[in-house]
Amino acid sequence: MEPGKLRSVGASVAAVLPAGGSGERLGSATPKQFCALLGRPLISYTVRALERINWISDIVVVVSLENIETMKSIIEKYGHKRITVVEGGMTRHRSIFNGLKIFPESKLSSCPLQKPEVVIIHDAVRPFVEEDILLKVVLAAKEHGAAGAIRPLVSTVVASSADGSLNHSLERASYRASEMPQAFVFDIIYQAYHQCSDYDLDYGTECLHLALKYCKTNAKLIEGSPDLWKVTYKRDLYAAESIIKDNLSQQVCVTTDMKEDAVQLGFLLHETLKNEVKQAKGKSVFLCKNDNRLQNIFLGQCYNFICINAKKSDIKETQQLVDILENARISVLHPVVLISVHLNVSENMSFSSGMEELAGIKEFAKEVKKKHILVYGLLIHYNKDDPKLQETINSAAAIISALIKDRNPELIGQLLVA
Ligand SMILES: Nc1ccn([C@@H]2O[C@H](COP(=O)(O)OP(=O)(O)OP(=O)(O)O)[C@@H](O)[C@H]2O)c(=O)n1
Ligand SMILES: O=P(O)(O)OC[C@@H](O)[C@@H](O)[C@@H](O)CO
Repeated sequence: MEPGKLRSVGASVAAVLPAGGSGERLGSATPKQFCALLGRPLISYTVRALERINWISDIVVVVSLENIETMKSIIEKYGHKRITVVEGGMTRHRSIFNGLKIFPESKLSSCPLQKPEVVIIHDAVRPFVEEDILLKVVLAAKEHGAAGAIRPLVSTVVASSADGSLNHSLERASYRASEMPQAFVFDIIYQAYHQCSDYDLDYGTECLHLALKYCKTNAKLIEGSPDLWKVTYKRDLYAAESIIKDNLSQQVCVTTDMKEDAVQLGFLLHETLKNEVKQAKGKSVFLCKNDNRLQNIFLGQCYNFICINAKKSDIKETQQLVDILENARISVLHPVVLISVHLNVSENMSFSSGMEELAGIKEFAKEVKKKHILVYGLLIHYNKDDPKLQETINSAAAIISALIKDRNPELIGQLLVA
């Protein structure tokens, strides 16, 4: 948090996340906000996106009565903070109104929540929301009374006649899609909902419209990023999971003990992976010794570790790294990929020798998966004088990149060979 940002908001801010829908268009028995992405409910990603912003004082999640306990267990399991759960209504507007009602009108109320000056309203099924757009809509709402994110239309809007034929089409460039987040001076949106007709409560889809219709407030429209889209159909879940996997694969840490072969291989892998990730913007690769200093160097951002074990049949280094990762608790929110690299350094050592110990990686991986750490094995024939060594390193880097990108729990404990 840049020091100036907290001051620059200059108002108390809370958020209401409508999450009381049934997700009919997605076609799943589970409401889409509770569908899992990499094993974690979609709504947890959205809550996390807001709770990590420290100038948002309270987050009200509005869910249907039958999902209140589910929501409370998600809050507990993922350690979400500053969350209040409220029962939703039959429509999105009714759910949002219920969320706003939890804030007391009087400062003297015994309710632990304080009425905010500005309230953010953000669909719980829009997980990719960044601090900059939230700050923009909040500051704009402070100035104009209301503000909302918009995006260019992808398709042209047309109106049909009663017989289903085209009546007219709109000039696409003159219109925008209304997205989320939106923000309002609390009293404006609260009054709008109080004055709202039942028809608007039951059939309306636009909060900005309520502020205009009932409080004569013209919301400021703020261009948002492409990632603000709402998960509506099944394809949106696949897209969301793919974006999360891509975000998680941005940093890679190569760890090694200080034995010569391991250090040499670690360096070659590090250089090759760095070259490979140059095409994928923003990725970075680190090389470091596998020890307790790791906790301070990388954890909290890095979810991919390559642990080089100097001995072919020894997973001691990998076990030490698992302990470090477990103590740092970084796999609570996202699965961590840990690739246990083993060197087959001597040509005269038969391939099978030491394999029985390596077979233990399967059981080890099964145990460690319970801690949300996905362990894969990679055997590398390593001879520093081999003229084809770089080819082997390239093959190893390609396998590593594929494992990191896919994060497939079905492949844990498998031993791949570069
Ligand atoms: N009675 C409702 C209906 C919707 N929502 C929430 O409003 C957001 C956006 O609505 P939408 O995408 O329409 O969700 P659903 O109504 O669940 O989807 P569908 O229309 O496909 O059933 C979602 O987070 C949804 O959970 C809500 O809080 N209360
Ligand atoms: O209409 P739905 O319930 O699918 O989703 C609500 C959306 O309309 C809404 O989030 C944006 O258009 C901004 O108001």
